[in-house]
Amino acid sequence: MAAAAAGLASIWRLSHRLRPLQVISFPVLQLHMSRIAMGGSQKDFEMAVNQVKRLKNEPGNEVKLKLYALYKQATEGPCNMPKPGMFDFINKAKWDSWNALGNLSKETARQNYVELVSNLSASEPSSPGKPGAGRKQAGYDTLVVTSEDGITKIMFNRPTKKNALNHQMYQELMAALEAAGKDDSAITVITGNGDYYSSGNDLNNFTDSLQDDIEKSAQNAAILLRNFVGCFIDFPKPLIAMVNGPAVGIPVTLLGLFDIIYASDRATFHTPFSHLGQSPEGCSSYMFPKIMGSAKAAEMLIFGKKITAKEACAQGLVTEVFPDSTFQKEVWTRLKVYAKLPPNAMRISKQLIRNMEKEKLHAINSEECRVLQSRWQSEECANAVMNFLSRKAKL
Ligand SMILES: CCCC/C=C\CC(=O)SCCNC(=O)CCNC(=O)[C@H](O)C(C)(C)COP(=O)(O)OP(=O)(O)OC[C@H]1O[C@@H](n2cnc3c(N)ncnc32)[C@H](O)[C@@H]1OP(=O)(O)O
Repeated sequence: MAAAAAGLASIWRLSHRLRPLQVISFPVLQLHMSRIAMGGSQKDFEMAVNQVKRLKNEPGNEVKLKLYALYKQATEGPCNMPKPGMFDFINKAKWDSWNALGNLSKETARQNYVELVSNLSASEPSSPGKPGAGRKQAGYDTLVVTSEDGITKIMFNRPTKKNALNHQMYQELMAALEAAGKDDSAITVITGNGDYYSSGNDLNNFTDSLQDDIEKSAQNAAILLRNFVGCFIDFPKPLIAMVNGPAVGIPVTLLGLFDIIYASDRATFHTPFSHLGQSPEGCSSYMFPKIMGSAKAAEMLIFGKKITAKEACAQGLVTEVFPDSTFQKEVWTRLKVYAKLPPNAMRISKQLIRNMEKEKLHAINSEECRVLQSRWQSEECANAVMNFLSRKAKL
């Protein structure tokens, strides 16, 4: 697993083992990018190679493989590596991608590389100054955090990745919760941007964070997860989830630690831990049976049954379901009314409900992380992750 996963992580690095970054001022860069769109000189190519390193949006494995292939074709010509064995699927994916370019000339490969980078740059988020950016709190790349009408809203903001939680998003969520717990808002709302609420842990975390020692990587991930879930256990104010679309994995399990969950009728709830060779987290091994009874919880947590918003509501996981067409309007109208209630009374009531069990929840969280730490080192987990990353499996 370590070798295979490290191989995946290295696609990106291997294909861009290049000269140090050139410093380009913004106007020069703009001028350059418009030239890039037109041609593919060696200079444009070198600048595109540098530009790739500055992309803010992670382009995804398919695009990375394409960039890798075009880079190799542009610098070395047609694929000259021996075909890797069928189980060496990382190198095989790279080989396939490069080999697929056949006899494409170096010049055309350079030009295609430059064009691809130009397109990727064009879809990058624009800088401050965008309409509405004034209300946005600074310091978050993977979230949009806003505060108004007594409500702090934390929105997952990686819509092209179905709001999968990468390491940066875990860190930013912890920071946003810490700040929201202390700000002057009365309630905090978490929701997702785009068609998904969130597709859960970003499976690239398994390769991106790999160090030489897989045991150490699993240990670090367990510490991160324990701290992350701990922020939800300790959150001092009413915490509301607005589940705007499908939710997979950790964003589902965490719902047991929220106070209210409103869902669009498009939302689904899926915890496919066995499929992924993993086990429950977010205190769901305790909260789900408590909320929905052990039989329904087992169907979700052991057998990975995906349930609809309506089913989740019938089982007590969701507070109320709204038609997708009126979801935003109806929920925000209601939340604005709630946010006007006396904030201290709400905070104290929440704490009365939660404090009885806080210690127990922290113990459950620790135990779930301990078990997961070992699951992440299992062959079952490695196979599931590699199957997703090599495009062989989706949930
Ligand atoms: C600190 C560690 C904590 C660990 C705890 C948590 C456990 C979990 O959360 S388990 C759940 C993990 N999630 C998954 O396994 C979901 C995997 N994703 C999918 O199966 C599908 O993407 C999904 C069914 C969600 C959506 O399918 P589609 O509608 O067909 O969309 P795409 O697959 O094309 O997705 C678009 C784009 O997003 C990337 N993506 C989506 N989800 C993830 C993810 N979880 N991790 C990484 N990347 C994800 C997907 O690869 C596509 O990317 P590009 O190909 O680059 O466009």
